[in-house]
Amino acid sequence: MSNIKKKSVLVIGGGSVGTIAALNLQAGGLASVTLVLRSNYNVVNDNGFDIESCDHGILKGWKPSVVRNTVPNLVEENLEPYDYILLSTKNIPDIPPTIVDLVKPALPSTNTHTTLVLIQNGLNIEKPFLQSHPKTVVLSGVSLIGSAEPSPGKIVQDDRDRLLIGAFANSNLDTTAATEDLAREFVEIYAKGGKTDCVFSPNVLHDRWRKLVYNACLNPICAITGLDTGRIRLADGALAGLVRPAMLEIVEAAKKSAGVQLGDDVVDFMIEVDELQLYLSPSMLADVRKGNFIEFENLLGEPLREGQKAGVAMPTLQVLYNIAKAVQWRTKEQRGLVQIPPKKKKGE
Ligand SMILES: NC(=O)C1=CN([C@@H]2O[C@H](COP(=O)(O)OP(=O)(O)OC[C@H]3O[C@@H](n4cnc5c(N)ncnc54)[C@H](OP(=O)(O)O)[C@@H]3O)[C@@H](O)[C@H]2O)C=CC1
Ligand SMILES: CC(C)(CO)C(=O)C(=O)O
Repeated sequence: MSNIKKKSVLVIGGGSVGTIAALNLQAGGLASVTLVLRSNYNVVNDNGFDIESCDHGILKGWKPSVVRNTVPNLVEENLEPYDYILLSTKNIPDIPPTIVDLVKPALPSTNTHTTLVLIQNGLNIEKPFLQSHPKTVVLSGVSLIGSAEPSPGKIVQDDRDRLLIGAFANSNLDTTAATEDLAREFVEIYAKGGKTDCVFSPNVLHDRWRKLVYNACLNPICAITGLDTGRIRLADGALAGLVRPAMLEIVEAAKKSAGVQLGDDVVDFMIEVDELQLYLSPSMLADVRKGNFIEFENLLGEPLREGQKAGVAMPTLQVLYNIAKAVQWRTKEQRGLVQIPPKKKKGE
């Protein structure tokens, strides 16, 4: 596959992860990247990104081939279909637009040409596309990067980009060999620049459940308590009372619902994966601090539902889920998405 020509790649979501993905794709010279931006569009269109990256160094004014502030409409703009569409927005099915609606103008439901790549956390994220785009190859991107956008257009990547790419199972497609070839081709394009550790991984379910040991537990626990991953390890009783029980529930849910054996050491590994004194904030904590909606349904709700369906007792995850749902409601109220009855004075 070394003779591949430049591929057209549409990246939707130019935030912490999507910008570094666009940078890797463009750096290898095998892709021409169009990056769809939203709140940072004006800043980036005028001045480019200001990037501080442990993989790429310091880049001022960086831009991919094209930046735009709308998802391209293939029909109205008379555009050729992209070879790849990479989705790196937050994935929040409870807040419109859903990612299926977001991508629709660039991906007709009958598509067979474009390969969709989801570099997003969580479980069952491919399921809506199996319904809406049955013949589209959907690839899984499990990212272990640590990246943030502290202000619009400024990207700080302080942990290496490690990316596992595989193909989601899709019984509507004839062979898994062909979808795996596309996954391997994407890895080649993404890794070509030599500044990332991007590899093909055949066991998507295993990769996703393993990452959930972190994301279903530390993300909501840190987001709810306001403590980063260093402080949560120091906080009185938080590891024994919250983090460990939650992680053990995910390990059991992975085994019972998906047959995924994660091994006994995964809990300690995930607790210690971030060096304590880096005081890293998981993306859900960063979102709460910014007043953004949180990805609690895919990171927490889906593994909880799968585990409970398989008969696993998940009391810690259930409480975390209910609190996360209330946090989401708080943001909905702040954004005017829910109306509440007016406050009364006592006796009125
Ligand atoms: N950050 C990290 O270190 C890691 C994140 N992940 C996962 O990667 C995925 C992306 O996360 P991350 O990069 O951190 O998220 P960010 O919030 O940093 O970036 C998401 C970007 O998508 C944009 N976006 C959202 N909705 C739309 C829309 N409708 N149209 C156009 N643009 C849109 C956002 O714009 P706007 O600013 O306007 O909201 C933002 O620029 C998530 O699933 C996350 O869980 C995985 C590993 C590590
Ligand atoms: C754990 C981390 C930082 C990626 O490695 C992540 O997935 C997140 O912050 O949501």
